[in-house]
Amino acid sequence: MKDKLLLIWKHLKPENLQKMWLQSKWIWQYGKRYWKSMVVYTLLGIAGSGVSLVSSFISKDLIDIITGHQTGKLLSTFAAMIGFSIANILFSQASTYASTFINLKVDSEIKNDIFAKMLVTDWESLTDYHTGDLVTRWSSDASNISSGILNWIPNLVIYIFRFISALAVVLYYDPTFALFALIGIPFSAILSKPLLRRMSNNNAKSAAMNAKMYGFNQETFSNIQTIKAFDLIHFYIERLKSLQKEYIQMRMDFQKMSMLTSILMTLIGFIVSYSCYGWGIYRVWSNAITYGTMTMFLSLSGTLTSSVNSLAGLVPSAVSLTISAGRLMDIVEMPQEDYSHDDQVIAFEKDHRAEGIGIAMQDLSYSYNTGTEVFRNASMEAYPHEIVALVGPSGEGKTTMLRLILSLLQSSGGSCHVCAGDNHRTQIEMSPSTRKLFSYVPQGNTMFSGTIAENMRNVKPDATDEEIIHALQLACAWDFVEKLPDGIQSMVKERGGGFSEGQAQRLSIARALLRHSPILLLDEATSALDVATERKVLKNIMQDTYPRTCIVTTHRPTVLNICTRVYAIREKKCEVLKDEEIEKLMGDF
Ligand SMILES: Nc1ncnc2c1ncn2[C@@H]1O[C@H](COP(=O)(O)OP(=O)(O)OP(=O)(O)O)[C@@H](O)[C@H]1O
Repeated sequence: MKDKLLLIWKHLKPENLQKMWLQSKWIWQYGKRYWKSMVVYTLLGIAGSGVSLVSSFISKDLIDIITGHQTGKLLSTFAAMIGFSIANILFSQASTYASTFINLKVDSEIKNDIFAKMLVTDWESLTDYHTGDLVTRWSSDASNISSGILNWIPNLVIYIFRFISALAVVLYYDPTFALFALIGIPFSAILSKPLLRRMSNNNAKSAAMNAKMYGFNQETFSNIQTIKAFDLIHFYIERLKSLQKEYIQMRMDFQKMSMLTSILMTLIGFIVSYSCYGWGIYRVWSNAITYGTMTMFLSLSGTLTSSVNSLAGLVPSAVSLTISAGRLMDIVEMPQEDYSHDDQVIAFEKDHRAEGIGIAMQDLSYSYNTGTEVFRNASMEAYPHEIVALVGPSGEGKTTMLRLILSLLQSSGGSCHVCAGDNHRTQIEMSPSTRKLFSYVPQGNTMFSGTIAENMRNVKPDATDEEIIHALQLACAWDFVEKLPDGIQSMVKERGGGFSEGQAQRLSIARALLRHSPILLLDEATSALDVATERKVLKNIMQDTYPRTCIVTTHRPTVLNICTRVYAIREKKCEVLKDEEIEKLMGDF
């Protein structure tokens, strides 16, 4: 006996149960907000079940009146039956309408909530996941949770109500009949166990597979140019085929199991209904019940069987829900960014905007989660009206420094501040809240689809056409925009399509300038420009009356002599380059 108990305990795996318990609690945190919707949904379902139960009674009376077993008014009973049948239809449609509305509303709310949580999740932790995986978790898993929250508990109540009410009526008229009607339960219970296990595996596999497919499609469509250039079309078509094959195999494996279960369930259903039918005929033949009662029994036996099957179906759906909850918890329970200093930063910007704001990084150290150490006791500073360059060989840490300045990454030692005032002594520690002081032009194309003006107004919705044109002029983009037939209303395709790399870079810089942030970060943002234009853009930026602090990372030393200070990243530190070193770099280029 002890061995058996141990075996069961091992099979249940306490850590799995504990995980499911935590996931259920997490779902409930969401679910309890929607208790009113759940009550409405439950009441509609119970009312529907009540109406169909009364319909069974009326139908019994009608048959008994026709067969002469009962006296009563045929027409009024017939009218009542029609009335209840119509009520049945109306209840079921009202319930479907209400549940569709509630479902859509709750689905949107939960998705909004999870979307917002994902966006404030620590950036480095989030980059461990493929974007395809993130989108699948956000769309499919969140939908699963929202429909589960709305349906699971109400359905549990509705099915139990349906089962108990039908059982009560059958027990009242004929307890033996109840025995026949419930004969299938133990068989269903035995069958549901392997199905449950399979279902749980299948859910996890299917979610992972969907994420893989989504990621593949997304990457393919956003890299069509590279695929064509490397003549990889055939290779990619084959890769899709192999993914689809894997997907079909997985679905068919599950389908086989479903088919087998469905055949067995149907056979059990046959046994139950024929047993009920036989017993009903026997009872009518022995004059124990009327034809009407027999018809009612048969209809109620269907209700009992379907309620039991539906109740059994709630178990796999609970498993699927907890799996989705687990996948979302992986994301939303990662460290979240702290925006608690927003008000302080807004006040700081208001006080110091006119004189300008700089940055001071002292003795900072940083290693990525992967263990790559990029900085050890590195220091750098940049102040208003300065243009500060960060140079260094590829992979030395220029972008990492900008990520640290933006608090996308947190340094493990040292201090990072934005500063203003006399001798830069008024300081605020850098945090996600200080990001609002920056405009960042990252590497690569960052334009969105839409008109040039729309792209510009993304960062400053109330910008006038004149302001947009001024920003374009500073970024040396007005020269080509002015020549376009539609000017600033010209369309930009996804990721800057329709413009050259250098033009798209200038549009991105113009957008950043339009925002009028105190600090501008340009990460190789002028790399596609010719040297003369690159110098002109940077000079324009600094000659602008706005007291901007500008930090640029660059591989090209051609602009270094217009920079206030040049830092070279060497041996995990930032070293200020002397004029001779800058001259030498420019000479060697
Ligand atoms: N998300 C990341 N996770 C782990 N390591 C990273 C990550 N991003 C960069 N690194 C590593 O950190 C180091 C610095 O990278 P970084 O991108 O800052 O260099 P960079 O100087 O900007 O290079 P480039 O000039 O080529 O843009 C490199 O060794 C790189 O492999």
